[in-house]
This record gives sequence, structure tokens and C-alpha cells, in this order.
Amino acid sequence: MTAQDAAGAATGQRSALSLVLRPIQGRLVFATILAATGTMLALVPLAGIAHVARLAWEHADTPMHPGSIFRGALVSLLAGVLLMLAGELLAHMADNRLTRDLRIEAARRLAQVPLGWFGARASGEVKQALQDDMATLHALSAHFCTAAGRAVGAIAFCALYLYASDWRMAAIASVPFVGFFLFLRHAMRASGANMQDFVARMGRINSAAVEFTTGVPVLKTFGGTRRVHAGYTAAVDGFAQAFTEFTRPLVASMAHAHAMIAPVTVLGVVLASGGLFIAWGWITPLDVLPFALLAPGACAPVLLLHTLLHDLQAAHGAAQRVRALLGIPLLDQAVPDRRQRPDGHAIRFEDVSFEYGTGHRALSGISFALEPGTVTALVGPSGAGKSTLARMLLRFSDPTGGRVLLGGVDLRNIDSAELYRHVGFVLQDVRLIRASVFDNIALGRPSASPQEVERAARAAHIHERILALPRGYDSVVGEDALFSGGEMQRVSIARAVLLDAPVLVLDEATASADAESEAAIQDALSRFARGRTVLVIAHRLDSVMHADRILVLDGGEIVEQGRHAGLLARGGLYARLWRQGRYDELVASDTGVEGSPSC
Ligand SMILES: Nc1ncnc2c1ncn2[C@@H]1O[C@H](COP(=O)(O)OP(=O)(O)OP(=O)(O)O)[C@@H](O)[C@H]1O
Repeated sequence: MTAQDAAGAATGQRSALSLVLRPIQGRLVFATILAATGTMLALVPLAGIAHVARLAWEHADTPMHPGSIFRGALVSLLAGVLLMLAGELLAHMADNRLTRDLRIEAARRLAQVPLGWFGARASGEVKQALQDDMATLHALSAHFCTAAGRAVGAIAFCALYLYASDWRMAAIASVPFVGFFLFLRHAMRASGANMQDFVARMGRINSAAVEFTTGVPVLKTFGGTRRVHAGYTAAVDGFAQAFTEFTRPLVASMAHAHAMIAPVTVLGVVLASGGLFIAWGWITPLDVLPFALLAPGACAPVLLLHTLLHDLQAAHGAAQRVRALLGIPLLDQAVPDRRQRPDGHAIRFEDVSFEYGTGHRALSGISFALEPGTVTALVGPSGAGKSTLARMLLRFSDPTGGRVLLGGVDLRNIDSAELYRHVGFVLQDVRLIRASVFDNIALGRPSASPQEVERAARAAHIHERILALPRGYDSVVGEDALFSGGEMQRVSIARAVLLDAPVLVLDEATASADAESEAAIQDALSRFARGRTVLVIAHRLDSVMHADRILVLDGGEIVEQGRHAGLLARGGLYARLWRQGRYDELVASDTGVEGSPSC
């Protein structure tokens, strides 16, 4: 990273943080001022003690009436504590509003992002931003400003009072603090030189850990455990080495820095210089008292400021991630006056093309219609664009060219709730939420009655399995409801059955099922698909050979379409895929298509 990049990144970080905090900025500034003023007032009694001591010394022979000084000190202390409390309260109220607003905004945003955004990467991002980063921002808005205010107030009070008392003593008492900053700067510079290597090695250890954990089953199967283990060990050793190089110059300088502002060091400097000044006749022993009382007390606030600045860096990162979450590009929402209700549920793709953000064109010139009550199958080699095409119907993303119509209306002009009332889906990567089995099935229709949910579960052949769970339908997924891949598929079929949408998108519906589960899934789907408009993706051609229409995709384009027999006779890509899959033999031995959803 060049210096310019670094400066740019720093500016970006700063603006992300100030943008996140902007709605409560005024209140935070006020809370900081309250905390700083409160701290200064709370320190007044210490100055009062020095003042009373001076009076007692200077007027030793006359009786003293320090009552008004004590009363003043007490009032000041109470006022200080009250101001600090008010600052804390204000900061916490502001924080409460900020985190509430951010969470609601994030939830609103997530409800509008394309479904295609929710991949494995995205769920990690959401968790990081909604939980960890929100906690960091809470710490910043609720605690950082008031803590910084208290620290600055204490340092300012000590500096002002001591410089006003005797600038020469104050200047000498400041020497350890100047030394602290010099050692700190040296430590930062020394570690900064090794920082890039440290970060790079840390990244390497993370990748090696992911490779190690995710690759273990595969590598065990193929006997490569030793190699991946060696890779992980090398990354760990590399990190340990970089850590040593990073911390060695840091540790010595930081130890010196902390020693400089240990209260005993500051007190020692105050007493030694005070003794010298007294010996030279510059000051009296009483003049040393405020320095002995206040100067060591400034050490803790200085250290606190240092720690707070460190925390601020973590908050910069958190603010950037939260801003990124709130800035995910949305699908166009149906503008209320353009919003239309579909007339029926015929589907038409008109010259649809689609490019992923990477610039990779996954679909081009796709035009076809799904007539109500028919089954259309999408087949083609891996990477042909089948999933991309099918998911376009669910608005995982919008086409970059052309349009998709439901009941004569562009999907972009249909409210998403209305769309999912018409189009149901059972996809390959089934996602169940950590809630009861009942809630998982009723996800799209929370008002469904227990009888309706049970009927859907029976239709999906999962009812008996649910009853066998410790708490039946109340069992919680991931706790006492641990489903196999095939069972999860059946729960998602029950979901779709309950929604009763007239159009159904099926993607690799039996991908994660064992043989017994697959039969149950096929049976459930074939009953459910009857009479509906179905768009099914299948890798196994024999499972869709009875479809009303088969679209053959290759390189993002429809290269052939028709019924099974016609496509075979044509001798093109479909016929080649059929031959390569030896489906003739499979069909002959009757292991293929019985009960297929598409038939
Ligand atoms: N999120 C993505 N970002 C970028 N490119 C993608 C993404 N998802 C898919 N692609 C690319 O788009 C093309 C079509 O992918 P798609 O998953 O639709 O094909 P498919 O026919 O369903 O493949 P398969 O049968 O292997 O599932 C492929 O080249 C793929 O690499």
C-alpha cells in the first residue's frame, strides 16, 4: 500500500465512522463536554486540599475557618459527579437510538437485497455486521466519547492548574509524559515496518486454517492429510516468526513508554525537582504539594486515551462493514404507482441476458414461455446457466437485458410478496432457520393453522419423521431437530406445499438425498407438481424425459428445445448428453423416471 493509498483508506475509514455516527453526533459531543466538565469539577477538591494546606502553613498563628472551602469543594464534587452521570445517560440514550436505527435499517435493507446475495459468504458478513460490529459501535457510542471526555478533562485540569501554580515545576513534571509519547512513536514506527509482513502472514494462517478444516474430509479420503497438515504448520511457524519480528521492537519501546508514565516515576520527578527548587530557594515545600497530588493522577487518563485511540481503529473497521451492509445494491422495488397485479400466471422470458458483477455473461438472448400447467425442463452441461436462468424467475437478480413477465407484468413491477404467492421453489441449497420445525414450514405463511402445516408435512413425506423428534413440531432446528440433507429437502417441500403457489421452480431437488429419501422426495414432488406450471433443472436427463418441453442450454444460450423424442432424433447436444449418460441403459433397467416431478 502506498502512502497515498493509506491516506485514502484513512479518509475512507474516518468518513465511514462519521457517517455512521452522524445522527447522534450532536448528542455525543454534548455528552463528551459534560463528562470533561464533570471530571474537572470533581478534581477541584484536590486543589482545595492544596489550598487549605497553604492557608494553614501561611497563617499558622491565626485560627482558620476552612468551612467555606470544604463546602465549595463538596458542591464542586457533587456537581462534577452529576454532570458525568448526565453525560453517561445522554451517550447511552444516543447509542440506544443509533443501534436500534442501524439494526432496523439493516433488516430493511436485507429484506430488499437480491436473494442471490445470500450465499455462504453473505451469511458470515451479515453475522459480523449485525452482531460483532454493532457491539463495537455500541462500545464506541456509549462509552468511548464519555471516557475520552473524562480523560481529556482530567488532563486539562491538571495541566491548567499546575501551569498556573508554577510553570517551571509544571514543565519538569511534563517531561515523563513527553517521554511516553516519544517512546510510543518509536514503537509505532518500529512495528510499522513489519506490519505488512505480519498482516500477510496472519492472512496466510487464516487461509491455511480454512483449507485445513474444510479440506480434511477430502484429503483424508485421498491420503493428503500430511501435506495439508504440513502447510498449516508452515503457516503457523511463519506467523510465529512474523509475530516475533513485529513485537520485538514494540515490546522494548512500549515497556519504556509505560515506565515513563508510571505514577511512581512522575512522583519521583516531581519530588526530585521540587527538592532542588526548594534548595535553590525558588519555591517553598508547600508549592510542591499540588504537583505531588495531581501530576501522578494524570498518568491513568493518558494511558486511557492511548487505549481508546486503539479501540477507535477497531470501530473504524466496524463502521466500514456496517456501511457496506447498508450499501448493498438493491433490486428495483416496484414503485407504488407502477405496481401491477399479474393477470394469471403464464411466464414469459423476453430476450433475457444476464451478467454477473464480474462482467461474466451467464445468459444471452433467452426467450421462451411457460404455459400454465406444463412442465419445462432445463438441461445442459455444467456451467451452462441453468441455475442462473431459473433463479431469475425468483428475482435472485434482475436481468441486465430483456425482461421476465408473470401474468403479463414485468417482475420488477410486482410486489415481492405477490411474486412469491405465485412462484414457489425448492432449491438445492436448502436453508432452515434456527426456529421450531413448525415455524420453518410456516415461514412463508405464518398464519397457517397446525392442521394446514401438518397436511403440508404429510404431503412432503416428513410428518412421521417430525413426530419422532423429541418435541415434534416444536423441536428446534439445529438443537433437537437434526435433519439429514434429504429430510431438509422434504421440509422445504412442505414449505412450498403450504404456500400452494401455482408456479414452481425446482432446482436439483434430490441432490442431497439418499436413495430412500430421494424416492420420498420424488413422490412428494410429483404429486405436488401435478396441475402446476413447473420449471425444473435436472442433471439427470431421464428424470425429465417426459417433460412437456425441454430447453437445452449451452454457454448461456438456448441451443435446442422440444420434447425428448424430437431432441434425440435431432442428434444435437441433447442427444449427445443422453448418449454420454447412457440413459438408454438406465431407462431400460427401469431405474430412472418413475415418479419424477416432471412427468
Ligand atoms: N455468483 C456468481 N458470480 C460469477 N459468476 C457466476 C456466479 N454464479 C454462477 N456463475 C457463472 O455463471 C455461469 C452459469 O452458472 P450456473 O450456475 O447458472 O450454471 P449451471 O448450468 O446451473 O451449472 P451447474 O449445472 O454446474 O449447476 C457459470 O459460468 C458460472 O461460473
